Amino acid sequence: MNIALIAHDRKKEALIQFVSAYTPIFEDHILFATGTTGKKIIEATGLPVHRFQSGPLGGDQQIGAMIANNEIDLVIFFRDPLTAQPHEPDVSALLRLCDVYDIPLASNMGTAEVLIHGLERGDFNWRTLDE
Ligand SMILES: O=C(CO)COP(=O)(O)O
Repeated sequence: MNIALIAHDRKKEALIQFVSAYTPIFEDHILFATGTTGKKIIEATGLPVHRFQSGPLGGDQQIGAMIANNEIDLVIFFRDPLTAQPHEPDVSALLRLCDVYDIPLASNMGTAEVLIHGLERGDFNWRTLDE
């Protein structure tokens, strides 16, 4: 599966802890991330991560384009609901595309826990059915 990992600044530590805790699961998949999130995940876990631009510089849109091209199977995006983002339209567009294409999306740790166990169990294998 192709997995997108994104976190706003005040959520990055939580995402790093999450990815570190589930490294044995994530290492069986192909990881993509916005710029700074990806850099921090690589530093903390050593996992290979394809990095895009930083979010405010277009990274959310690049991941959105992958979703539109059916190239992302799962999105884990720890958003900061308490801080205004200069690129809020890009954030909304990315979330919208997840809904347009029925891509599983976790926007917080609680949902991410459910999704990661579902991923491990094969719950998302339907994503590969028409390949
Ligand atoms: O802003 C982001 C998502 O909207 C994340 O971008 P960075 O990973 O570059 O901090």
